[in-house]
Amino acid sequence: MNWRNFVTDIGIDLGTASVLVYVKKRGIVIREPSVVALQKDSNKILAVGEEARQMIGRTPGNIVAIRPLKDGVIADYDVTETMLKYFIERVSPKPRLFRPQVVVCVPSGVTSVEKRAVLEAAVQAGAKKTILIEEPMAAAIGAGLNITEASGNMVVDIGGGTTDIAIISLGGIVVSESLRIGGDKFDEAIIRYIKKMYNMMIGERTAEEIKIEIGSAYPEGEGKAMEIRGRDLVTGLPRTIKFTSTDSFQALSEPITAIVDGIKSVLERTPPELASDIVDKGIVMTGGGSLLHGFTRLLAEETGIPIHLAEDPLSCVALGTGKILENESFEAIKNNLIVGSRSM
Ligand SMILES: Nc1ncnc2c1ncn2[C@@H]1O[C@H](COP(=O)(O)OP(=O)(O)OP(=O)(O)O)[C@@H](O)[C@H]1O
Repeated sequence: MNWRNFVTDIGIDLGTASVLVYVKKRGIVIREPSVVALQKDSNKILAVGEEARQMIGRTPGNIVAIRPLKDGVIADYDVTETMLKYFIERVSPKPRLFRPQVVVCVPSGVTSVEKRAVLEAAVQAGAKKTILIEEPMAAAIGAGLNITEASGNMVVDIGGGTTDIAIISLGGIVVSESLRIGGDKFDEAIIRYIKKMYNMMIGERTAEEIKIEIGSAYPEGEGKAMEIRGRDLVTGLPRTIKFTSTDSFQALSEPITAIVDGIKSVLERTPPELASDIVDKGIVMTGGGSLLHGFTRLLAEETGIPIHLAEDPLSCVALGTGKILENESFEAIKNNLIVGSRSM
């Protein structure tokens, strides 16, 4: 058998909330939460991905469930490396022997130190050559935008940790902004609101469930409601309350307003010719946060520009890395990529 059959080129959306792995010629093969569960004293890995996520907030004293990325960047380098290694090994069983080429995404605002940390983690995890691509560029490619033409495209990628906003033309980012606000901040805002208004403490996972089930970025006429359970801060006992989408709209208003302001600020800095293209073509939204109910409607009203939700917002970044691996978009954007290899 040809040894080349063992070499697997991989695209990774190394997200704050989830990791998606794209394998050349096979498509997206892994979609798991970015969580690692470790034994505290020995640092032994107990679980990665969904199994580890189930443990968040439920671990006994000697086990910790860690989300190694925060606000879109590496917060715990060693755990990120371990997680990358785990995912690379799952799709490329012998990465140290048949070193894969890996394309990884980073938010557009990350510093060179943060970029180096991602490059180094991928190399340590077994990659032969690592290519970094900025997240909004990958999201735009994955959403099917023709970024190579001399015309403005605007993409807003709302992930778990960051919101990346970019105007792209001729294969390059013309104006961009990366806000450290995303789905995680929405969850935190819900936790804070319930604490303040209901004197009740809820966990991260409950907050995320509320956001997905009844969260709203737009004031609702007839709201949805759900029963939620938490711990009463006065009595210390478990308690159930009814929470409505109107509550959630109020809870979420601060992070949502910050994202809307970020989008307006990018539009204000956009050269007029490109701005006119965007008025015609609209803004494309990607990332899990863009699925928040009412977000596209709110943005359309606030900006006066048509808003299009990508076909599969949660997969766009990974699909973009895939298109680069398949060489479809590589030539057009190669000057915007950062390449690292084992010799660095
Ligand atoms: N239907 C939904 N409504 C609202 N939010 C959602 C929905 N589905 C997923 N999310 C949120 O989307 C976020 C994850 O999105 P995504 O997977 O695009 O982020 P990521 O790539 O992991 O993060 P980042 O790009 O910031 O590193 C989470 O906060 C999740 O709660």
